[in-house]
Amino acid sequence: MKKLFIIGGMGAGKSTARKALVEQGLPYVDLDHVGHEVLAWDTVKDEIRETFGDDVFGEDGAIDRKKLAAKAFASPAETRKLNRITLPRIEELFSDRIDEFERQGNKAVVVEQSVFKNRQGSLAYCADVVIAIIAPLELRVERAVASGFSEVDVRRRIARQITDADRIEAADVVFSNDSTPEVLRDKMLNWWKEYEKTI
Ligand SMILES: CC(C)(COP(=O)(O)OP(=O)(O)OC[C@H]1O[C@@H](n2cnc3c(N)ncnc32)[C@H](O)[C@@H]1O)[C@@H](O)C(=O)NCCC(=O)NCCS
Ligand SMILES: Nc1ncnc2c1ncn2[C@@H]1O[C@H](COP(=O)(O)OP(=O)(O)OP(=O)(O)O)[C@@H](O)[C@H]1O
Repeated sequence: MKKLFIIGGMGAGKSTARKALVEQGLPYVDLDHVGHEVLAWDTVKDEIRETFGDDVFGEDGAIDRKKLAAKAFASPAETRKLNRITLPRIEELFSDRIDEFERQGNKAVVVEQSVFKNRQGSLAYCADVVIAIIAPLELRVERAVASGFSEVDVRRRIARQITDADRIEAADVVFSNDSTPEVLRDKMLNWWKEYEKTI
């Protein structure tokens, strides 16, 4: 089963690109969503409480993601603390999801990874194809703000991520999302039409 990773900075258009392939019948894993799932694990909640305090929890006892983001993206050191807690668990759940898709006999799966560091990293080592979605920084900030994040929060998160130059270096395929979502969709579909013939 081919693992097609879609990487890109915040607001670049990864989800938009992923949807084009999912429309073609491919299953997918969004690692941001997997990250949300592990935040409900008791072990993760305990470590988050120890590291970031009681005030990142809501009245219902669940982690308040907005409050956690305000603390965890305040400095690179704080982000590293968050990643140390979440990434090993994300990897575990990701591995289970991939095994399940493989058992079902899928020929390919799409993996949307926002926090991509390099291809040797624990999550992306198994990628058959890495597709980078790139877009100018200000456009990305504008889109992420329009989708509901504050500008300060978006700029902090982007500052904790690798650059588009790094993504281009790591990727097999690069698509620029500086036009409309429909243009990006067409680029993805044209690529898939050709790639599908090879698998
Ligand atoms: C801090 C949390 C609670 C904020 O939740 P929230 O709902 O506000 O954001 P969401 O998870 O939807 O992420 C939105 C975007 O933020 C950026 N982002 C998220 N986590 C990180 C991180 N650790 N480093 C840099 N950018 C990040 C990405 O661009 C992502 O697409 C959450 O992002 C989290 O637990 N992050 C750590 C787990 C992780 O690394 N997830 C990504 C796996 S690839
Ligand atoms: N070409 C485009 N023109 C205008 N808006 C766009 C374009 N591409 C994506 N968007 C919008 O910008 C926002 C971010 O796009 P998308 O969710 O696909 O990016 P992402 O890389 O998955 O972001 P995140 O890192 O926040 O998960 C969405 O609201 C989306 O509808």
